[in-house]
Amino acid sequence: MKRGYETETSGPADSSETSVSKSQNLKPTSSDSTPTILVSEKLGEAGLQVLRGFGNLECAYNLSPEELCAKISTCDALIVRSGTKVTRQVFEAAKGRLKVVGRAGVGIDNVDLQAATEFGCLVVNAPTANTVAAAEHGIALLTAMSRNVAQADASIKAGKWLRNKYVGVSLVGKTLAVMGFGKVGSEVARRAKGLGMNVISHDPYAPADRARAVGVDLVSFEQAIATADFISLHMPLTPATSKVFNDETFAKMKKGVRIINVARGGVIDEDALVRALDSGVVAQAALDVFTEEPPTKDSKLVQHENVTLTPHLGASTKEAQEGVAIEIAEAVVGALKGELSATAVNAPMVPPEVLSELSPYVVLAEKLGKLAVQLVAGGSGITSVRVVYKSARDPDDLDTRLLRAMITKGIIEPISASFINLVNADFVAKQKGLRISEERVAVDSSPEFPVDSIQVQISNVGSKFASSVSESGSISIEGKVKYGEPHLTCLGSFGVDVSLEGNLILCRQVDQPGMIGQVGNILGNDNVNVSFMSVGRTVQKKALMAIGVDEEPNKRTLEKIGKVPDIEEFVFLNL
Ligand SMILES: NC(=O)C1=CN([C@@H]2O[C@H](COP(=O)(O)OP(=O)(O)OC[C@H]3O[C@@H](n4cnc5c(N)ncnc54)[C@H](O)[C@@H]3O)[C@@H](O)[C@H]2O)C=CC1
Ligand SMILES: O=C(O)C(=O)COP(=O)(O)O
Repeated sequence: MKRGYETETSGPADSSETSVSKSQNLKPTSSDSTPTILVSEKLGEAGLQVLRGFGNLECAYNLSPEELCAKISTCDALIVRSGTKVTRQVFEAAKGRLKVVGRAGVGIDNVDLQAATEFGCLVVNAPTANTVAAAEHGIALLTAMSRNVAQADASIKAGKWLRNKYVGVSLVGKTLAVMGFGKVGSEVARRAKGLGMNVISHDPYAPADRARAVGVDLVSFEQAIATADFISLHMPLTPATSKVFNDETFAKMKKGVRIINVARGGVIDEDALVRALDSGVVAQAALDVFTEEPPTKDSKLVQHENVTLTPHLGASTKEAQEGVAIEIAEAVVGALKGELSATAVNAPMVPPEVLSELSPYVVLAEKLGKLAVQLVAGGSGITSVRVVYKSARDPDDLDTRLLRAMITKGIIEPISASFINLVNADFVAKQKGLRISEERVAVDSSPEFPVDSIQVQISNVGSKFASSVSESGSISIEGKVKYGEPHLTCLGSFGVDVSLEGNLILCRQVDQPGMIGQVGNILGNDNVNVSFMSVGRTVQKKALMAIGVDEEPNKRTLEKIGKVPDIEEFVFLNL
C-alpha cells in the first residue's frame, strides 16, 4: 500500500502479467565477471530475454530507497521506469560498481543526472518506443474528459442515470494548444487535427517548418495559453518548466479552458490548479502524472469532480512496453560492453562509425596522458594541459571529445582515486582545477586517418626527466598510431619511435658507442626481459634511449642504471 492506494507487486499490468515476487532472481548471481543487471520495475519480456542472454538478471520490484541502496553495490546496471528514484544516495551506495542506469522510457527527471555524471555512471533512455502510446493516451484523456466518460461511468456504477449532468463539449473547431512540440506533442497534434481541431503549439526549441508540415503554427507561450480551449502538456520537467502553470499563468487563460497533462506532474502547481478549477477558470483537467506519485488519496485535486485521473499510464500499452524494453535492454547491454550509446543522456554521443575509426587513437590518447603525468616532478599540481591534434581533416570532421576524455583519464587516474570515463572526465578535470585546452593543426598528410599525431603539453610544472621539456618550457610528448598501435614519436625535443606498451625506461646519455650494451647487461644480469630498444638523437650529441621491459625492474637495478657513466638522467614509466 502506498499513500493509501492499493498497488500491484509489479508496475502497471498488461494482460500477460503474473504476480511477481519482490525479488525474482532469474539467473544465479555469480561472483565471476558476468555483469549483474537489476531491473527495479516491470519490463517487457522481450527486453528481459535480451538481458538474460547477456548477464545475471535480477528483477526486484517495489524496493524501498533503503533496499535499493543496499542492493546496488552488487549491480553493474540498473533499469528503471518512472517509479524508481535514482538519487545521489544510490550512486554513493553503488561504490563505483554501477556503470549504467537505463531509463525504460523518456523522462529522466527521476534520475539524478549530476550525481550519475560525477560518479562516472552512464545514463541511457529509450526515447522513441513509447511516443505513440503517450500520444494516444493524451487523445484518450482529451476525448474522455470532454465527454465526462470517467465521471459518467462512476455514476452509472453507483446506480445513477444522469443524462443532463454529463453533457459534454465538442472538440471540432476548438483550439488545442500543444505545449512542447517534440515526439509526443507532434503526434498529439497530428491526431487532434484529425478530430477537426485547430492546433497551435508553443515550443521554444522546435523548428517552425516541422510544425508547419503538420499544419500547426508555433506561437508564444502567452498566445498559446490565452487563445486555447484545450491545453495539452508535452514538455519535459526541467528547472525552466517546473510549475510553469501556476496562479499567474492560469489567470491569463481563457475562462473554461481544459487541461490535459501526460508529461510530468511537476510542470503544474497543483494547488494553483485546484484554485483555478474551483474558480471555473479551468473547467476540467485530465491528469496522468502528478508531482508526487501516487498523489495523496484525499488531496483536493484527486477528489475534484472536474478532474479525470489515470495512474501514469501514458506509456503503458503492450506494444510500447515491449518496444521500450528491447530499446533499453540493447542500450544497457551495449553500454556494458563498452560501446557508446546513441541514447546516452549524460555523455557525448559518438556514432558507432566514428567510434570504431577513433579506437586506436583513444588508446594512444590515454597512454599519452598516463605517460605525461609520470614525467611531472611530484606527479601532481597540474593545472594546465594543452593538447594539439595534427590532422589532415577538416576541423569539423574531427570529434575530439573522446580523445580529450581519454587524455584526462590518463592524466588523472595515476594521481588520484578517481575513476574516469567519458561521462565524468570533464567534470573531474574541472573539479581538480585541471584546464585542458585543445588546438587543431592542419597537416599535409592523408585525410584517410582522422588524426596524424597527438601532442600533450603540461606547463608550469617541474619535470623528473628534463629531456621531456620542450623549448617552450612545457613537458611535451607526441604520439602517433602506427600499424594500429600507439607509438611515442617525440619527447621534449627528441624524436623517438617507441611502442607505448608495458613498461618503459627512458635514458638520456652522451651519444657514444657502448651505451646500449651497458644498460642491456644490467637488465639481463638482473633477469629483466627487454622487449625493445630504440635510440633518438639530437644535434647536440645527446641521445635518448627507450627500453621496453616486461616487468618493473627493482630499485637496485634502476640504481645501477643511474650509476652508468654518461647516463645523464633516466626515468621508469609504467604504461
Ligand atoms: N505519461 C507518460 O507515461 C509519458 C510521459 N512522457 C513525457 O512526455 C514528455 C515529452 O516526451 P517526448 O515528446 O518524448 O520528448 P521530446 O524531447 O521529444 O519533446 C519535448 C519537447 O518539449 C520541448 N520543450 C522544452 N522546454 C520547453 C518549454 N519550456 N516549453 C515548451 N516546450 C518545451 C522541447 O523542445 C521538445 O520539443 C516528457 O516529459 C516525457 O517524460 C513521455 C512518454 C510517456
Ligand atoms: O517515458 C516516460 O517519460 C514515462 O513517463 C513513462 O513512464 P513509465 O515508464 O511508464 O513509468
